[in-house]
Amino acid sequence: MWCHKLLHLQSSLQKLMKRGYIGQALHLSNFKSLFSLSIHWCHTASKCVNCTWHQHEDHLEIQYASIVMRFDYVWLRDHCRSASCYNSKTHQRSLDTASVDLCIKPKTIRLDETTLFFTWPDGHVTRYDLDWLVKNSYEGQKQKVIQPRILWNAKLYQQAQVPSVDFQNFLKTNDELKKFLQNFLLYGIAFVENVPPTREHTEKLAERISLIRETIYGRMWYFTSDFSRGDTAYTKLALDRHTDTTYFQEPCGIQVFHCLKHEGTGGKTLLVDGFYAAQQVLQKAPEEFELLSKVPLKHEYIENVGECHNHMIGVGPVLNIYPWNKELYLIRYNNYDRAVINTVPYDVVHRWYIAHRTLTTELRKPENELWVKLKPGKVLFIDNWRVLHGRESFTGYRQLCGCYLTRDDVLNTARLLGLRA
Ligand SMILES: C[N+](C)(C)CCCC[C@H](N)C(=O)O
Ligand SMILES: O=C(O)CCC(=O)C(=O)O
Ligand SMILES: [Fe+2]
Repeated sequence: MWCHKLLHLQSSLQKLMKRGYIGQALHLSNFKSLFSLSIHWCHTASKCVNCTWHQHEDHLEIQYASIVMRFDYVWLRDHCRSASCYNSKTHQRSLDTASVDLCIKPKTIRLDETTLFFTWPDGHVTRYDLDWLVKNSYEGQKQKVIQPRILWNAKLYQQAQVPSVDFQNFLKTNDELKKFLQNFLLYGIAFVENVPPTREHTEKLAERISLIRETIYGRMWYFTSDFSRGDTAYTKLALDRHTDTTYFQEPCGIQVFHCLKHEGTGGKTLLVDGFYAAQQVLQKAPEEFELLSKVPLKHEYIENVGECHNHMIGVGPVLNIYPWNKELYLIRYNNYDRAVINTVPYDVVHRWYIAHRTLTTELRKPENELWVKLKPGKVLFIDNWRVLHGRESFTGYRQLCGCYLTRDDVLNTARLLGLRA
């Protein structure tokens, strides 16, 4: 029994040393105190109706309801919600984290109903409600998605019969704005109808949701096939599916399109749910999904036309996922603007091309393509972090206006309306 404990203690110490928590010069006296504490802790386990905890050398293990959570001791001290450590009005930390001993451990732990009380060596008391811990633990977060979504192909989207919202209602009522944002968050696209076909009304509409993100293309842009800028968008050519501004370190979050005029043929808009396609890749070839989420790529925009001189570079993988729950949050896909690949060796490059081909095959499946003809009055919002857009070639005079929105501010509006975002 003792022998077993000692071995356990030794390996824990080694772990701590490896992680740099214990300095190289570990004096015998320190060792002794750590030794005695650890032995004591291994025997400390308290029980209540449905909560058990166990003090390990380097973390606290709590079992509550059906979840096992592990907390670092510094974390437990750092997140103290007491009045001297945390301002509950501003939700800001007052505690100076750097003043916390990295080897800190609670002197005592006590449970009262559903509140855990920690007394620290200096006498300070921290209390946590068990449900707060569940909600805020890594183990709790790992099982949750940040953004619930409905992934779609053309048929699924059409069957969902997502209603468009009306411009006047949208401006007047928060309910309508909320309905719009809910659909936008779920599907990554949304339409507003009966918008007067002017740049001013489009701007007003955009400002109801968010701050407009000004870029090298201006605040509100207004474009025809006049070659005024050094990009194929300003031609009559077809454009394959892509996301915009992949060459920004943070690609624009939302794109707004309003076709103000089109006298001619063609010019339909193509929409493809990039997350649906990525999901297919994950199911069919998980290692390819992983590669697409790991290999960093550069995208670049070089422009020297008239007065416009720009050179933009953005770096990031095609698929961006949250590491703790593997949730996809951003797809960066633009074969036109992808720059030279020089961030990985040749063998990885080849595997990347295979993975890129698998994704492209999914993105190009006709059943995944949603085609819409934009008409004056009908404004389209696209989640540029999720849904790819493209267009058919066209003839005649076609005038499009629109803007980009700041993603943070769209999500801000959504959260203020009570939506999960
Ligand atoms: C929308 N607007 C016409 C302003 C810009 C077009 C940018 C096109 C660029 N190739 C990209 O994908 O980022
Ligand atoms: O002309 C269109 O419909 C869209 C062109 C495009 O991809 C863009 O402006 O980002
Ligand atoms: Fe585009």
